[in-house]
Amino acid sequence: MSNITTTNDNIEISGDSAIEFRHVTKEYKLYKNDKQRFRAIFSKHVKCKVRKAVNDVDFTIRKGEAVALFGRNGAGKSTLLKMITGVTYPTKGDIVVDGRVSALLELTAGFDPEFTGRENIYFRGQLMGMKNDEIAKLEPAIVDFAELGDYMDQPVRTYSSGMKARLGFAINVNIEPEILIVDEALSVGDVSFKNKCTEKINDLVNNYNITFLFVTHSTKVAAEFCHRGIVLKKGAIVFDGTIDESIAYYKDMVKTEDEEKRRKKQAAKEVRLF
Ligand SMILES: Nc1ncnc2c1ncn2[C@@H]1O[C@H](COP(=O)(O)OP(=O)(O)OP(=O)(O)O)[C@@H](O)[C@H]1O
Repeated sequence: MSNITTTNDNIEISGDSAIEFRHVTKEYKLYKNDKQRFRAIFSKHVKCKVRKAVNDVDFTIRKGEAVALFGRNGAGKSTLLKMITGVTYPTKGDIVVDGRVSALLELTAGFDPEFTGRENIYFRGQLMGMKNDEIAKLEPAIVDFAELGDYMDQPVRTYSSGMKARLGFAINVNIEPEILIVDEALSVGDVSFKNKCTEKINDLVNNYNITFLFVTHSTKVAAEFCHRGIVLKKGAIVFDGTIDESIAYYKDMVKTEDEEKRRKKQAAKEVRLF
């Protein structure tokens, strides 16, 4: 078990769980300026606003589940994923992760722009704790999947965003992950590459029992991979159920919020007129 992000080292994870969140809260401090931020390093008494990006979130994802995270901009989806991968830490609560995590959070994350695509395969693999001979065994499959041709031996800084997505995807899906985390990256790339990624992820989920966690604004894409959906609103879970139920809930939530916003705008306009 890899206890990636937890504020309590004694916490236990049940055998069939891949990810457990127990009352997890993540707060960000918003300072007025850099001077205030700097002073806060030395003093606890510097006042600032606090934003709860994730608020008392509690859930379990079992091994082999494919789960979509829905929520509007700023709902806390990326923060939640970053805590699973250990990029950021919870302010309160516990997170336990059991399995090798492969995460595609930002297209450029984990690449050195000066290294070639091939060198970056090794760079990423090493960052994930793999040995060079292990990476060498996977290299042909990664190169084949990425379909970058001669660009595989060119520096990544010369890649388009779609090419970076291909390389990132090729690495992440071919390094035999136990938990695969993808944040929106599927929205980049052409249709045939997207189809290839869809097939590969479905293969990993259906035949290799990996756990898949997916963040997207596209309910259609989510429905292609996931059987469960969790809806976040202002950092809190407001719905957790089957993919169809969660999509219906999310769409309804968005519609209601948009109508409310329109109504308020209209009311403000009318007040100004009279
Ligand atoms: N490093 C940070 N410092 C301060 N606030 C942050 C930081 N990172 C995120 N936030 C805030 O936390 C909240 C949640 O952000 P997050 O990026 O997790 O949302 P999201 O659901 O992934 O949004 P999107 O769909 O736009 O990517 C937002 O209000 C955001 O402004």
